[in-house]
Amino acid sequence: MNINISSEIGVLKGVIVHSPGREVSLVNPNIKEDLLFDDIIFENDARFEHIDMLKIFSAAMPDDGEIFEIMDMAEEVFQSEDVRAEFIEVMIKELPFENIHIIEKELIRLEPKKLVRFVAEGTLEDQIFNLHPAPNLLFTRDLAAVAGDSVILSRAAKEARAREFLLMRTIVHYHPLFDSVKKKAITVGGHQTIEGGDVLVVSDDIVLIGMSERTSFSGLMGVAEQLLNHGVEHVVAVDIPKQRSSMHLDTIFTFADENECVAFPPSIEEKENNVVDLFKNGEGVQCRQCKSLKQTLEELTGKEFTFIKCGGENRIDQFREQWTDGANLFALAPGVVVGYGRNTKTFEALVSHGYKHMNQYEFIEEFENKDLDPQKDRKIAISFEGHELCRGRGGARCMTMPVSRIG
Ligand SMILES: NC(=O)NCCC[C@H](N)C(=O)O
Repeated sequence: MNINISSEIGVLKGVIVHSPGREVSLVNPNIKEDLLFDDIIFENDARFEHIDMLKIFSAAMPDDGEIFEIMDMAEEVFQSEDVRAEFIEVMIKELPFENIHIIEKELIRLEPKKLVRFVAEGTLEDQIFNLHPAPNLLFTRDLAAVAGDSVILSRAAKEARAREFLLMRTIVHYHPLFDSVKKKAITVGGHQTIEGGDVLVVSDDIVLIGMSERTSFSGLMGVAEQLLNHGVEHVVAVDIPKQRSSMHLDTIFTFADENECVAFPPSIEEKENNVVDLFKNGEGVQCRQCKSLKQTLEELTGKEFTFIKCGGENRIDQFREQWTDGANLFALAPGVVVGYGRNTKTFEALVSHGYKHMNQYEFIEEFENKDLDPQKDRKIAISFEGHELCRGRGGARCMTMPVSRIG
């Protein structure tokens, strides 16, 4: 598969996901906040909801499209004893507060599948030694981001997610899927952080990066410089509130079509001077202060943009639906988006902008045995049920890490 993402909305061809497993059942209510969950979630229903979401993807994706499960990819790379040993060494070194060295010998002896389960669940059979589970593995989006034919390796801002990020790093380094891009992977170091939910690819030339609770200023600048050296012309830095409810740019802003986005008004349209355009000037990087995200996108692309309101016109609905990931839509093709059905006002807003609302069953029935035609089948907003998933504080975009899109 050709690793390439040239837009947020091109026809989806390859995507990495993780259907929630036992790790979510290991979240103890006393530490749920530390694990970045707002509630405990019921594993069985969460898994069914996730699998239902994947059925929508399969119906929409071309015949040669592929959905990759991150646990399977990890198991594949862990077939190599050297890779397993390196991963264990990296965990010990990079997560000193976890004291993993105590069980180094046991970890080395684990077969690949069990090592993957250790990463997700944090426990070893017959051992008292316990790490916290990694329930956020579900949100594969944040672990890395493909922009053009570059892959950005995230660096977690929160300890609770550090193990997942190391797993993705190993997958990118050793899984054949990433063979063409691994050598020029973009990384950050030291105390810099960047998470994939803050990276939105507008085109081959333009990438948006949120400066958020999770992506630091220096992480953003470090990645921007490398992207600009890899052929991107503009990195647009978007300063967003540093808070739990909108921890990444994609919790308040996503693309539905080439020039149509869903935005949470209080943090996007109603903000001014929160955007900086970064571009190359000779060997250095120059920056230009911009008035708003809409104006910047219009200037850089030469197209007019429509921002559809997450939650519609009513203030309370805007806040409620942003909290339940109304703005976190995931595009399967230009103008074909998927999101949680509970965000009814956001779906109404999409309908008022010409989208046809289909629920998951209607969409699957129509497209299961028929190819989605990106020229004809446009402006479809698909809803699915995600009442359990939503408690993890992420939506459809957060649960997907696309690696290949057509266009
Ligand atoms: N891109 C995203 O916004 N991802 C959602 C991450 C939710 C997860 N519970 C976290 O706080 O990291």
